[in-house]
Amino acid sequence: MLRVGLTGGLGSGKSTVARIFAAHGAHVFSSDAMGRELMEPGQQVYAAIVAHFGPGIVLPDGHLDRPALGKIAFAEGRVEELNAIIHPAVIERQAELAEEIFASEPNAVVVVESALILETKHGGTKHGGEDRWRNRFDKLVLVTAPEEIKIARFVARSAGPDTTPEKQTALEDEARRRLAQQIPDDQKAALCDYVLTNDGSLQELEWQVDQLWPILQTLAT
Ligand SMILES: CC(C)(COP(=O)(O)OP(=O)(O)OC[C@H]1O[C@@H](n2cnc3c(N)ncnc32)[C@H](O)[C@@H]1O)[C@@H](O)C(=O)NCCC(=O)NCCS
Ligand SMILES: Nc1ncnc2c1ncn2[C@@H]1O[C@H](COP(=O)(O)OP(=O)(O)OP(=O)(O)O)[C@@H](O)[C@H]1O
Repeated sequence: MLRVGLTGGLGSGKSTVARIFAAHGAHVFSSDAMGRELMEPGQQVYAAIVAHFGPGIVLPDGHLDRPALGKIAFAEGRVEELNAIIHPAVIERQAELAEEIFASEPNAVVVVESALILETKHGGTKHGGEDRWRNRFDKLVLVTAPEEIKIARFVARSAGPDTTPEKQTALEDEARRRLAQQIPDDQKAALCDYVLTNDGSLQELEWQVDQLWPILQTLAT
């Protein structure tokens, strides 16, 4: 078995890498997707968020208003309050699912994709130091890209067809606020086992993942 943490800043391309690993046969968990599921009405995490931030962040249809929460988190400096509710639940769920997979498939490679593996103050409770991720992962893979490319990818992904220069600027500001909550790539690279550079074509990225996959498979056996 091998527990791989796949990390990288906003827009670095880690979801793209995760998809390539999945195509090779890895079991991949997206922390963003799990966070979203746990934030659905009826979930404990949903209830805790509404209790903490108030009914103003609930849409008329009962779902959480993600842009409003994003504003509270990143523009009003309350992201750690949100992290403290969501991260423990996501990490616990990932541990449960990984255990199930390893029980039936001892040589499995489980990849957990998250922008915040090195940043989170939650999970890995055996010893709560700065390197708490070591309790959760055998290897860490980092996807890097220059900051301006990350921002451009975030804007391109988030901007709708009716975008205006003002909306583009607002999205760039949003990307910068989120990146400010993330550890810079050079510091992350020093802590990770493998670094994939995603500043070129998708084919170049795919080639790097294809090289890494057999190494991870060998480590899993
Ligand atoms: C604030 C929220 C509602 C905004 O939702 P939105 O749909 O706009 O963004 P989404 O969740 O798709 O995240 C997009 C990217 O933003 C960045 N980002 C998200 N949360 C954080 C955070 N807490 N700190 C730093 N960057 C973050 C990541 O690069 C992430 O991949 C949402 O991001 C959230 O609940 N964040 C806090 C919990 C969290 O850490 N989630 C991610 C992993 S569980
Ligand atoms: N090498 C590349 N060339 C062109 N587009 C790319 C490349 N890598 C990623 N992208 C695109 O950039 C966007 C961001 O990539 P992706 O979703 O994989 O990043 P991420 O690190 O998961 O981002 P986030 O943390 O914001 O969720 C996507 O639309 C993706 O298709």
